[in-house]
Amino acid sequence: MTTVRIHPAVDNGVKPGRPGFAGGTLRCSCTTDPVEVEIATDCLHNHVCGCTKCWKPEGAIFSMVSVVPSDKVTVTRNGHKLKVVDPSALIQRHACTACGVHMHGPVTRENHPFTGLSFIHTERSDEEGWSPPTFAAFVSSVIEGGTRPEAMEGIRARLNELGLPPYDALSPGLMDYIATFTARASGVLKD
Ligand SMILES: N[C@@H](CCC(=O)N[C@@H](CS)C(=O)NCC(=O)O)C(=O)O
Ligand SMILES: [Zn+2]
Ligand SMILES: [Zn+2]
Repeated sequence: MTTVRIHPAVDNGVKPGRPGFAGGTLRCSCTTDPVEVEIATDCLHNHVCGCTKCWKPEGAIFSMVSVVPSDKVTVTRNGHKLKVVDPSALIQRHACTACGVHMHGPVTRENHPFTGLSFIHTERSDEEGWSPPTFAAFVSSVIEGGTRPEAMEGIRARLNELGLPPYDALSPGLMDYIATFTARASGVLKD
């Protein structure tokens, strides 16, 4: 049986991060005038995502996507090539109009638990030491991207084997964080 391929960054095992890692430069895949984005910090949490909206390298079923505070993100080269994929989406995914790679995705919506955070793909950087993915989000969504439903059992088994517990939304910790924000906003939770 062939091994299920998830994403090139994890298919040979999830590499540990480097303590004290302080960020790096993301580069799109254009051979001329690549877009560059400097990230002045390690990512806060990294995961693989099966949704249809997150950018994936050729052949990958999952995206690898992480978040950083937006004030640590600076577009340093060829920012004129960037365009927001879907201005109505929560994550304002800025993609290179020439090669399609998503370079950064800030959340700017008012009163949202993720406001002030930006989604990035650390694999676009040559630096090693980024915090590794720790779970798999929106796993069932890979079916919407064209994966056969019969493949799901094998995909979930492989994710568990890699130490990336599969969830069909975000991880329980992040879902609790979002619900806590919502409960405070509505006044149900008072502290
Ligand atoms: N089943 C949908 C799920 C899309 C979705 O909700 N994606 C999550 C994970 S990235 C999200 O937070 N999306 C917000 C956005 O796309 O702005 C799909 O695959 O398109
Ligand atoms: Zn490009
Ligand atoms: Zn996603």
